[in-house]
Order: sequence, then C-alpha cells, then structure tokens
Amino acid sequence: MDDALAPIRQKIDAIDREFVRLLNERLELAGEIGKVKRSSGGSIYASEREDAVLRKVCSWNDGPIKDEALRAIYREIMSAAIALEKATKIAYLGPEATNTHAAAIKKFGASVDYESIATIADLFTAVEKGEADYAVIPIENSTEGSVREALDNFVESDLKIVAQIYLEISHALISNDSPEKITKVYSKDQALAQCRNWLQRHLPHAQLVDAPSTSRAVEIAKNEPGAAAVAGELAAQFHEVPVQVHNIQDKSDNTTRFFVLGKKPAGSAGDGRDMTSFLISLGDQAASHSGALLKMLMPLAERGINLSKIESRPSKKRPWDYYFFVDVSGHYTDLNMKAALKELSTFCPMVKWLGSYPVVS
Ligand SMILES: C=C(O[C@@H]1C=C(C(=O)O)C=C[C@H]1O)C(=O)O
Repeated sequence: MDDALAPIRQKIDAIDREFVRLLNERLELAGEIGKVKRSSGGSIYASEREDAVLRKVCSWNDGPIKDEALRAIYREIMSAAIALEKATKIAYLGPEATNTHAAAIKKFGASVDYESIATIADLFTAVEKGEADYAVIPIENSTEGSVREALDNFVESDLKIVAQIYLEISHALISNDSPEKITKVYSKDQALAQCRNWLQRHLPHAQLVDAPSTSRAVEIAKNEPGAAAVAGELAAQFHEVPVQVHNIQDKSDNTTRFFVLGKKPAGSAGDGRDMTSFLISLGDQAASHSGALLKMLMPLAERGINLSKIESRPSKKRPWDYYFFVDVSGHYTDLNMKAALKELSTFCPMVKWLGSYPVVS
C-alpha cells in the first residue's frame, strides 16, 4: 500500500509547499494594507471586505470542497492577516468558553488575542478606552428574546456595531463519568431549561443544580464524581472534560445573535447585503399623539427600507417614555437611508445611528 501512497503524497507535499508560499505572499499584502490603515486611521477589521472575500472564494469554488470548509479555512487566513496588520484584542462577555467566547472565535479565528470581561457595560468601556479593539456581546436569542442590558448601553455610547454573528446554540452532556453514573447535573438555568425534555427522559433521577455560567458548571462537574454539566463543546475542550452526549438541546434551531462593537464604522458590503441599527426617541409624542409610532415608521416604509426588528425600552428618564431600537435593511450611506433619517430628525428628538454591518456573518 505504501508504494501506492508515496507518489500521491509527494504531489500533496508539492501543493502544500505552494500553499505556504502563497499564504505568506497573501499575508505580506495584508501587512501593506495594515500600513495604509494605520497611517490613515482606518479600522483594521473590515467586516464588509471579509464578507466580500468569503463570497468571492465560494463563487470560485467548483471542486469537491464544501463552501463551509472553505469559509472555515478563510476564517483562519483572515485571522492571521488581522493579527499581522496589528496585534488585535477582542473582548467578549465572559467567563471563558461560554457561547459569546465561541461566537467571538467563529468571527475572529485563532490568531487574535481574546479577553474575557464580566459585564456588558465593562465591554463598552474597554473598547471606548482602547483597552480592547473590538467587543463581542450577545444581543438576542431566538427563544429567550433580547438582552436588555446590551440595548440599554447603546444609549450613552458612541461605539458602532461593525458586524453581527449568528451562533446556533447546542448543548452537550459533559462529564468524566458515563451517563448511567450521573446523579447531579450542573448548568445555568437557561441551559437546563433548553434541555429539560432530554434530561427528563435520560436522567430522570438526577438532581439539577444552578451554576453561574455553563463554563463554571463544567469546572464544578470536573472534580465531582457522579456529576455532569450541560454546556457548549468549547467549555468541554477548554476545561478538558469529555463530552458524553452531543446535542442534547430540545430544539435544534436555538440561535443567538451577537454584535461586534468597534470605534469606527464598517463600510458598505453593497448589493443589499447591509443592515443598519438605530435608536429613536419620539419624546412626548409617543404618549400624546395617536399614530406617532406609525408616523415614525413611515419615512422608512415609503422608501422601501425593510424593517426587520423594533423593540422598545424604557428611557429611564421619565415614566412611560421609550427608546425604540430599530433594525432595517441597507447601509447608513445609502441615499434613501439618508433621506429617511433626515425626515425622521425633523420630528424625533433623537435619531442615533448605532452602525451598519453585513447581513450574513
Ligand atoms: C487585509 C485586510 O484586512 C483584514 C483582513 C482581510 C483579509 O485577510 O482578506 C480582510 C479584511 C480585514 O478584516 C483588508 O482590509 O483588506
């Protein structure tokens, strides 16, 4: 067999050598781009360009490699490029090995530096003060709804949303012991709730115990005989505890949406591939004028700007006064968007642009 493999492996070696040469050539060009960005004050991470690169390489793909594999490979190539342009620190809502950490890695790859930060407010501050280049925060979950603390922090902050990440949340049963030995299961209440049916069916006698985070649950279960944790697979890898059962969540389409925050806005991905988020206040009109909310939406609707989300939060300034968080299709620099905003600012006391970013992560 070895005789048959040797000549093919020689060919693979020759291709790998060429790969490495080309990767280094590509990285050197990224280094040149980094110099231009540093001298002009541009953002190192460019979500709209990464979106275009991923789309281009997938459109060139006519071989057996799956687009998903190509995207994963390019994720790491671009991660190396970012790190070469500038040592880049990504802060995320901790602790380590939680879903937000997994989302950050999905977006930024293995070559950048990561820092776990305990609260969403501190993540905003870290980027504002330049202690981190970008922050990754959870914004909403398909079953639990919005993360209110995340929305509220946008009111005072000038940071921009530069990208979004969608992560399918899957849970595993993680333990040093096999499932039949498990008498106690630790996890965060939400994760236990998302696996309730599975746990009832497979571990009906196990005691379910609340932990501050899924990652901490793995840490606790690691050192306790007969204990397991419900957490993501990153937590199992991180704490070096084996996964006993994969995908134990009751619903398979449980997805969390995250935002990447930076100091400088992202450019346009074009071709209807952008989304924009705003914060709008109607002031006293909301309570005193019938149809005020409808009036707020008309400048968008009349220009064919599609509204995908609207959420209200108390302003905390006066009772029954609200801010509206709005997600729409298009980029801030689109002409129809500019016109809609201009019209909105004629009657809304506050129209704040929170960022424009590519639709697909
Ligand atoms: C090289 C660049 O910088 C980063 C790296 C990219 C890449 O490796 O293709 C793309 C966008 C940026 O996040 C660039 O902006 O073109």
